[in-house]
Amino acid sequence: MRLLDGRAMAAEIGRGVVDEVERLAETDVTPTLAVVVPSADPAALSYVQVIERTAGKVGVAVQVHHPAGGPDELAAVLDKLAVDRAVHGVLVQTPLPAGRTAGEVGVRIPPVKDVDGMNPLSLGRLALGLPAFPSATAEAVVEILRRAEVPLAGARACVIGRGPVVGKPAALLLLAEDATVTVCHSRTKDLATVAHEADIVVAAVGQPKLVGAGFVRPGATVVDVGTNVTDAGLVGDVDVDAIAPVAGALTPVPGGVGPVTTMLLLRNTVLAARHSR
Ligand SMILES: Nc1nc(=O)c2c([nH]1)NC[C@@H]1CN(c3ccc(C(=O)N[C@@H](CCC(=O)O)C(=O)O)cc3)C=[N+]21
Repeated sequence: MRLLDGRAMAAEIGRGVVDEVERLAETDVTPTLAVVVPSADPAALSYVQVIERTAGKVGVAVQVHHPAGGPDELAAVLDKLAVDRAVHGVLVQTPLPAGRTAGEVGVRIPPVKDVDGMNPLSLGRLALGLPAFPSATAEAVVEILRRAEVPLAGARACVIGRGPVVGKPAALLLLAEDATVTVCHSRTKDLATVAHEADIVVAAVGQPKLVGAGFVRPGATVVDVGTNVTDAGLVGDVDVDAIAPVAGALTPVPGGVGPVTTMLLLRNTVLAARHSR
């Protein structure tokens, strides 16, 4: 089984990001990302640290906002960021406060600053093949497959998970690459059988070891998007020992989708900064 090295891919993407940041510096613009964290979720807090560390390396400025308490505070923070000319990109991390949907929150992020694709307009444009920022995670899934030269046109792709940040946009991006896409979720019958049909399995559920040997057709590529914080550290949704003898390739956790996601988020922020001029 081939391990797809997300850290190496992120480093390569990062070189292009640094070049762009230097070009913007000549016009006195520092690309700036606002990260809004409306929860104390461990995966969200770990992402904040990863973003700050990586942004520091490529020269993107980061502000972190922890809106207190209720949904009104979240809305107030977002409405300020929407009109703040010093802020080029806005990311609202899931999980959202109870009762809030990604759509309701996303409408408060202007599409030009929507570097993680949460505005319904961004997702709709993606569905129609119009230019828009996709979620960085969904973009990372396809970017990794492209860089690993996994054929996409005509390939059968099974996306497990239908959330607004990963499953849905990843399915749209794979469809745009002419894959035959099946989207599975908690109500899917015979999940393992459906996944076993696929050439590419994308796991975005949040359940350690969900994807076992029965899910993987021999030689298939498995993209593990899970970021589960456990006593054993960060683990994905894939039972690596079980699928290792069967799969053709796997993105490991850590070191797979995560680093590419972070770098694409920063690349989107730099693009947003460039377009703001
Ligand atoms: N709107 C939204 N978009 C997100 O993309 C989003 C979110 N909400 N909510 C929280 C989760 C979590 N998440 C991670 C991304 C990268 C790493 C990452 O790069 N992890 C490193 C390891 C870091 C370490 O070891 O501490 C790796 O996988 O190699 C982790 C977690 C994005 N999320």
